[in-house]
Amino acid sequence: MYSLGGIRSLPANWRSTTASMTTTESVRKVPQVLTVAGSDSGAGAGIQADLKVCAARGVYCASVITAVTAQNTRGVQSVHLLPPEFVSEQLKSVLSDFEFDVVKTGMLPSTEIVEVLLQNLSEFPVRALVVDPVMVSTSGHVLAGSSVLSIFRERLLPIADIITPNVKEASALLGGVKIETVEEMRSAAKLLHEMGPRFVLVKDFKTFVECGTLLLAELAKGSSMLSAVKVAKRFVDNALDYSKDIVIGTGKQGPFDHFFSLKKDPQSSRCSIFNPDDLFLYAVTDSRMNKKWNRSIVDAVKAAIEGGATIIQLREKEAETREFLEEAKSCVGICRSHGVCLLINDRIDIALACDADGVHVGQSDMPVDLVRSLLGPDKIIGVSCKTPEQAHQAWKDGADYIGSGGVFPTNTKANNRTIGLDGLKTVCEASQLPVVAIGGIGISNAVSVMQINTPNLKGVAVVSALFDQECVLTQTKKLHKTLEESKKEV
Ligand SMILES: Cc1ncc(COP(=O)(O)OP(=O)(O)O)c(N)n1
Ligand SMILES: Cc1nc(C(=O)O)sc1CCOP(=O)(O)O
Ligand SMILES: [Mg+2]
Repeated sequence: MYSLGGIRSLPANWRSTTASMTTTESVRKVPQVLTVAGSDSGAGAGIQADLKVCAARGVYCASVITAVTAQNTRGVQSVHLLPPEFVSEQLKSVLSDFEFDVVKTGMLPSTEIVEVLLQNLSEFPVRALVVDPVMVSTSGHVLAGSSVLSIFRERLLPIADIITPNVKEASALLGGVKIETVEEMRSAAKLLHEMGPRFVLVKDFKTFVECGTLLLAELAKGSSMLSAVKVAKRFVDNALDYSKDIVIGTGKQGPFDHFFSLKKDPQSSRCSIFNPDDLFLYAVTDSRMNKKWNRSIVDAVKAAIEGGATIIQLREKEAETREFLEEAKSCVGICRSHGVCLLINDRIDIALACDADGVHVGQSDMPVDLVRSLLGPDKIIGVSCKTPEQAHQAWKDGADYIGSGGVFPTNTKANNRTIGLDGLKTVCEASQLPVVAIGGIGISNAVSVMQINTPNLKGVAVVSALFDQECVLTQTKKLHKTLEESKKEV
């Protein structure tokens, strides 16, 4: 949950001053961040988590330690505060040397430590400040007492670009107000926003652990605040999902695996990076429609993402290979910066050449097992299925999801057999893979599709209802809203 506004944009020509180059070679741009936080001996939170997340997201992370905790998966056993003078020495050391894109604060356990932080930030102004007002550990241990509340409210929050309190911390900052419902979280965010930070993200305990760290890494790479929040949420969801079966420690607070995306899924020897919920609003582009409305593929993709599309497929049946490749590369960049997956229809060569996140193939395209061997374990593969048998084969061949339709008659694909809502339901019930419905779906009938209400049906894939339209942004927003409302009804 966040309030709206814009983060200071970083200068386009910034570069690391630490890399000293004596030749005319170009200097490689490495996003750099600083975390000012406590050490967690269990390595699930604090400095250790920040270092791991930044490494996983390709960002250089320096660290200033404010406190050392004896902590494991069962809880926090003891806390040792570092002398404020020594925290100050660490801050001066790194702030005088590096050019940080973003500084994030975590555990600031005493007023004196907050004072030295503020003093150093005034001497070495930073480009963006993320404040995670850590006060209570996930296990419930108090990490910063109420003595820090007034300096947080009066001096730290007003200079933050974003603050990311959990519900307990938000409540403490607001003098103990009750925050239990989403509506109460929204009101709390608004009240905290009035204290001066440019954005407020109030986290619940389940879905937004580690969010502040992740924002740090994405903002350092130049993402907008909203994109950074979306990427953070996707990363956390995937990491939690990956970590649910692994055992670390004996307590309830098993740390999640920050390096999940580098690991193999033992079930399938593939990386488990695909999130089936991404199929919710699947925008499939069409070259004829883009031409008709005189827009580029890139503009079509940008508008769809802005409108709320959760995954994109480039289905450009008539595009010239070279031109298509260049456009696909641009689209990959746009999609990555928004944390949205991009798939290519039919063209495995284009998908490989532009490093897309995956492909969608049909029953008469290249067989899925061969596609898998060409693309490797990490890429997403979708396959069109009209029957339970095809769905079963898709699963055996290593696909990640199936597209099932045509649910309704369509003009977009010639001679396409319509399977209807009953056919869709039959495929969904038989499928071992998540399903996205396709064919003739738009704002007027999307609810009837989602109402078949089988757990495997994750969303709708749409071409003409988004792209054979004057304004892709408006239509995508409308469809997104319709789908969100249908979720509540189901
Ligand atoms: C999400 C999704 N589902 C089905 C299709 C159709 O793929 P295919 O059967 O290969 O037909 P073409 O799109 O290639 O004409 C799809 N593209 N996307
Ligand atoms: C590309 C495609 N595949 C289908 C299938 O049934 O597998 S139907 C279809 C066209 C979907 O376009 P629209 O949203 O404009 O109806
Ligand atoms: Mg195809």
